[in-house]
Amino acid sequence: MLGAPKQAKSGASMDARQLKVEAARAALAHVSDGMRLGIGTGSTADEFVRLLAEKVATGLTIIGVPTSERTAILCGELGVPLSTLQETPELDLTIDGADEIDPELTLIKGGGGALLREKIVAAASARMIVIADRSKMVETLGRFPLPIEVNPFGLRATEIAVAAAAGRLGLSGLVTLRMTGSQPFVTDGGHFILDASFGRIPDTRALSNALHAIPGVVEHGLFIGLASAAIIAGDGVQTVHAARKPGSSTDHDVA
Ligand SMILES: O=C(CO)[C@H](O)[C@H](O)COP(=O)(O)O
Repeated sequence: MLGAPKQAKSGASMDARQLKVEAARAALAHVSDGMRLGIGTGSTADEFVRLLAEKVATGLTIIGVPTSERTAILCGELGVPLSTLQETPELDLTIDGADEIDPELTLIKGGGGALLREKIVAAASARMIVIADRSKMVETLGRFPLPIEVNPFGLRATEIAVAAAAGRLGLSGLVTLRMTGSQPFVTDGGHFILDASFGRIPDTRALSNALHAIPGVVEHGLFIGLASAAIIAGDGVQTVHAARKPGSSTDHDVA
């Protein structure tokens, strides 16, 4: 169940980048002095970093933990103070983008290839706020191919196991190795990514559990039970809250 969306601003049509900026700006209102902040990856998260840097320059004191090398570089360039998750293992809030968001705030992430660190950082945070433009909202996840981070060792065996696990759940579709030019894309953790075009995923938890059971799968891009709110920019900015019972499980729990 969802909390009632709040209409915070009536909107004229804004271009795609402007929508990302609007969502990022609204998220900044949740950041306060002294916070330990997880900082996401992607073009929407980049807009958040730019706005955050302006606040830092005028006196906001936060410490950020970046979810990727890319985000760490941008933060470094703009003067956002950083720590590591090793030094700062408990975070107050993570702000990150997403590729898809369903009404329960289950997400597909990993379009930018940072899903493993993004999930580790989100799981270490008391709250996660997702920022996105309205094109990311879907009734059922799966229009966007699901990124699955895998160990390069035994890649073909893992691809076969992923397809078989999906098939047992009635899912099928192309599973392709993400490439950068002629070479496999390599994540910050030194892994590869499979993009799985399964289409509509009616039972995200079942798929999550099935993928976690495959030894070559390092992590997948389904974020279940991690986002506490989504700030969605479209015709205005809406905040959607996840109504979740305390202690309810995330995708790291076994069903
Ligand atoms: O999960 C991600 C990176 O791994 C991004 O948050 C996701 O791909 C959305 O990116 P963008 O804001 O550029 O649309």
